[in-house]
Amino acid sequence: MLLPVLSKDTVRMKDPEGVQEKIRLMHKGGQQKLQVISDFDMTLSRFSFNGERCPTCYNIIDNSNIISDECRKKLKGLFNTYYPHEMDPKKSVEEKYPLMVEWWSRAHDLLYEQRIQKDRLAQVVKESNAMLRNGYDLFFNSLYQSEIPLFIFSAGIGDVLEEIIRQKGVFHPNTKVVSNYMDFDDNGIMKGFKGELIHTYNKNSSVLTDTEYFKEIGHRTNIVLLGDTLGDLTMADGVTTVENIIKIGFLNDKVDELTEQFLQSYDIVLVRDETLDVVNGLLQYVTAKN
Ligand SMILES: Nc1ccn([C@@H]2O[C@H](COP(=O)(O)O)[C@@H](O)[C@H]2O)c(=O)n1
Repeated sequence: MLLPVLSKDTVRMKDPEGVQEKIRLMHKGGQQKLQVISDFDMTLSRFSFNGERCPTCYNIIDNSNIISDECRKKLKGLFNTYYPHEMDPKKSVEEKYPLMVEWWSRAHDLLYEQRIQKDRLAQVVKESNAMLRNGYDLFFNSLYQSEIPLFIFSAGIGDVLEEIIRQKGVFHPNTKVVSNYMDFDDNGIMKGFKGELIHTYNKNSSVLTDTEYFKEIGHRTNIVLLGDTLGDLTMADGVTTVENIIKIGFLNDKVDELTEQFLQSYDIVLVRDETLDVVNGLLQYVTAKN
């Protein structure tokens, strides 16, 4: 085994030899050819801690005092209605897609009515239970030190996720985020969301407006992709040339029902693993000098 960390009991692979070969080729390419593309909620952030679910970017706002109790109740109602559809192993992406548009649009309309103040977001994040996966500091810091670009493609809220990463002291210049960003008026009051809505199942080139980014790093043809849903599998669509791609999927919820689909789609599946150990082990091996 090239990577001892792949023996961890949370690791599942459909084709371990194929994965070893991809790792070998990526190691050969080294850090110059590598880029990382990652989802945020429940991938870089934790799914649970001490048996309790950790919040998504949206939940951080839902749980905060910058929205009214009535709005909170409605947003939680939306979560309870639509999250089971998002994760439903029996529904196709085509069936889920319109439901996700409905969920995000209804949540955005509710948030818009709350006249959220930009300058209160930092405090909301500070008071939240947001947690990054164990090993996040090594992940962000070593990518930065090795000058490897990190592209975070999130259907969460960009302002919130940036604030989480910033407050942890690991938001470095090698990180580019594409997400739903709040739009504020001249008085710092939220007046909607910018650009095209990003939800779980349209994380592909259809919502990537800044195509320059992938052109500029076009020589980085080896990709490590990190996700937690089947919707995250298309996040590398914008990459011009792909030589090798290793897809790592965090399987947090509905483990029994989703294991087979995850194994068919992700090279490495991490079952209820709240750490970035495997990702860090892989990155360290790939970037180690030949
Ligand atoms: N109103 C909403 C809408 C979505 N969510 C969850 O946020 C996750 C955001 O997506 P990532 O791309 O960062 O994984 C998504 O999976 C939804 O479950 C929410 O909590 N509230």
